[in-house]
Amino acid sequence: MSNEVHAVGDKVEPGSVDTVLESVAMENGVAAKRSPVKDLKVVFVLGGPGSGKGTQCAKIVDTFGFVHLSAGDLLRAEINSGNENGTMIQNMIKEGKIVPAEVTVKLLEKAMKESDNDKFLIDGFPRNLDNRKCFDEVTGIEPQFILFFDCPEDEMERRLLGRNQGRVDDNIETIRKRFKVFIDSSLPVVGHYEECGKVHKIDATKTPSEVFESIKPLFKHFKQTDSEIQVELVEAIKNHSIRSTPVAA
Ligand SMILES: Nc1ncnc2c1ncn2[C@@H]1O[C@H](COP(=O)(O)OP(=O)(O)OP(=O)(O)O)[C@@H](O)[C@H]1O
Ligand SMILES: Nc1ccn([C@H]2C[C@H](O)[C@@H](COP(=O)(O)O)O2)c(=O)n1
Repeated sequence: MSNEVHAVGDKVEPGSVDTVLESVAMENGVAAKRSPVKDLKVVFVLGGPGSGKGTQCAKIVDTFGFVHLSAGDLLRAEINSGNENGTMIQNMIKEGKIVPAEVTVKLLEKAMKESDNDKFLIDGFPRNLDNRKCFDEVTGIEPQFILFFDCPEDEMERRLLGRNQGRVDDNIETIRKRFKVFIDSSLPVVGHYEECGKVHKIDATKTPSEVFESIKPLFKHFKQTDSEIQVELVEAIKNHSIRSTPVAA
């Protein structure tokens, strides 16, 4: 991650993560230390409900050092936090509907802003064209590519009914609504990115390990080389953020 330091007042894109960081910095009377927005690497992870997005994201995080941001998890956390939007979000999720883009984008932007990482897997987003437009307007971030998990409905239904995580939307009535929303609202987003040549379609019907094997080549490019890791360590030591501790004999 770049540690470029910007003085308050440097030119930044309006409405971007940079702007938010800048204002936080100004509130605290310090110059913001952050990467320019264009340096953030974002991969959108799409696919029907139960296609295995979360399962694969966990593997990508472990192997390639991304931060996993699940839009659904962020919305569920918002319900549990008791914030003002909680009831509205809960009702929409129960109905399998898509929460207004401004709400979800705000949560994603906050999570990216609070992270030290610069590589994000954004899972279950953009769920519709409005999500996509709002994210673009607020952050200005163009995704590296889109990982699209392709899975037939009967297999997704079987997986969701067996998930057993106590989710209010993993019941047959809501699952059917979610499938319809996926076809009507989410597939057009995949279509948009297909036109841009950014979609990697993955056969999600195989075992989790086999699916991961087919994804790996797409992420090799993001793996830090040993020399990059060394440079970061030297920088960290120089900045006194890591202290050398004598090893006990
Ligand atoms: N390749 C696979 N084969 C069989 N079962 C799988 C596979 N991948 C995931 N599962 C199981 O299917 C269920 C749904 O997986 P997961 O939560 O990863 O899907 P998801 O796409 O993130 O779903 P949602 O969009 O509803 O959050 C889980 O119980 C998971 O263990
Ligand atoms: N961009 C998003 C993502 C999710 N939601 C809502 C509606 C979904 O049915 C629910 C669960 O999401 P999942 O965990 O299955 O990805 O959360 C939304 O409104 N907008």
